[in-house]
Order: sequence, then structure tokens, then C-alpha cells
Amino acid sequence: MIAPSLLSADFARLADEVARVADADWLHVDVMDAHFVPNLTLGRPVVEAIQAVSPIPLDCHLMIEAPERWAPGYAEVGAGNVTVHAEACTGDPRDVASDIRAAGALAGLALKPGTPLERYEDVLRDFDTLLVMTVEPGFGGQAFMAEVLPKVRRARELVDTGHLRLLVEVDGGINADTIEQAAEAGADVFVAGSAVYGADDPARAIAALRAQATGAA
Ligand SMILES: O=C(CO)[C@@H](O)[C@H](O)COP(=O)(O)O
Ligand SMILES: [Fe+2]
Repeated sequence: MIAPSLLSADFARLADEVARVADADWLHVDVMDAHFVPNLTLGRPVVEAIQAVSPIPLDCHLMIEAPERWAPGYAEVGAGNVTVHAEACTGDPRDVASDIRAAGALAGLALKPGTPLERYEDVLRDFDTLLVMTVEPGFGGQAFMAEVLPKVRRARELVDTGHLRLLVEVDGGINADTIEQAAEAGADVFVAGSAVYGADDPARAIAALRAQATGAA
């Protein structure tokens, strides 16, 4: 599955930018609050507007503080998957997973590159998606951190052995040079911002990335 990130799109023409990636599987929307990460993007009202014009499910990546308070609201406006950062949760992440699901979306948990998977292997039994950050969250166009791949392999192993039932998603620096190693490590969903919106033809870029991912898996 390919999930273009709107972070690299033209924010002055969001409806048009959404239409350019209609062939994708998910549309990745990076929500940043300038507190959890040193950047500010958009919030629930804009996600609601994007949802109204998007032909594909929204994959909301919440890089915000107090996700327990805000995450269900993104499901309520129609997001298909809502991911919170484990590092931002002040209580048991399973509680926010339950609230996101109750509001109608898949529940995702994101881990920064330096956050060990082992700490959350039990918690992840209550989630539908694991977002493995392959860059430090906050900005697009960063270099892929290959040192995170063992975390992807471990997640794949936990899913393949039945310990977890979730999609393994990678996010950050995914492009033609890196997607095959991420697929070989076991990722199911590939977020790509600059590799898609930086291309002359985003639809062709999506098709090429999908072919590489499926060929390498
Ligand atoms: O969450 C983030 C950044 O914090 C990502 O979703 C980026 O938006 C991915 O951009 P590229 O690395 O693909 O350019
Ligand atoms: Fe993201």
C-alpha cells in the first residue's frame, strides 16, 4: 500500500493535490502542533475538508501532545486510520486505541526512531497499525534511517507468528532508493511525501513505488 504524504504537497491547492494521488491506497495527513514536533501544519477542520474531497481513506498521523484528547475527533470527521505517537501518550495507549476505534477508525501507534518496539509489544495487541518512523518526525524530505529496519523486521515477525494483527507502516525518506529494503524488512504500508509530490507525475511515481514494493516483498 502506498500512502502519499500531503506534507510535501502545495498547501495553497490542497483539493487539487488530493486529486493528483487518487491512485494511492491511503492519503497520509501529517498533523503537527508545534509542541510535540517543531513544526505546525493543520488540524481537524482542514482534515474534515480534505476528507470531503478525498476518494481514498485518510491516514492521519498525529504528531501532537495530548493525543488522548484529540485523536477520536479525527475519526469522527471520517479519517480511516488515526495514529498517535506512543511518546506523546500520558496514559495507557490502549485507552486511546479503544476511543479511536469506537469513533469508527483504525487505531495506529507511531514510534520515533529511538523508541524501542519491545516496550510496546503488548500494547500493540490493541492496535490496527504500527507506524515505524524512519526519520525524526517533523519534516518531509529527510534521509531514510536504515538503522530502524530491525524494528520493521521484528514487527513483521510478531505479525507473521500471530502475536500481533496489524499493518506495519513505514514513514520517512521512502523513495525509489529505499522502498525495496523497507519492503524486504516486512512493511505493508509506505508513506511517501517528497518522492510523490516532488515527482513530475505523482500518479506515475505511485505506480512505480507500488511495483518496487510488491516486487521486493
Ligand atoms: O510524518 C512525517 C514527517 O514527520 C512524514 O509523513 C513525512 O511527511 C514524510 O515525508 P518524506 O520523508 O516522504 O518526504
Ligand atoms: Fe507522517
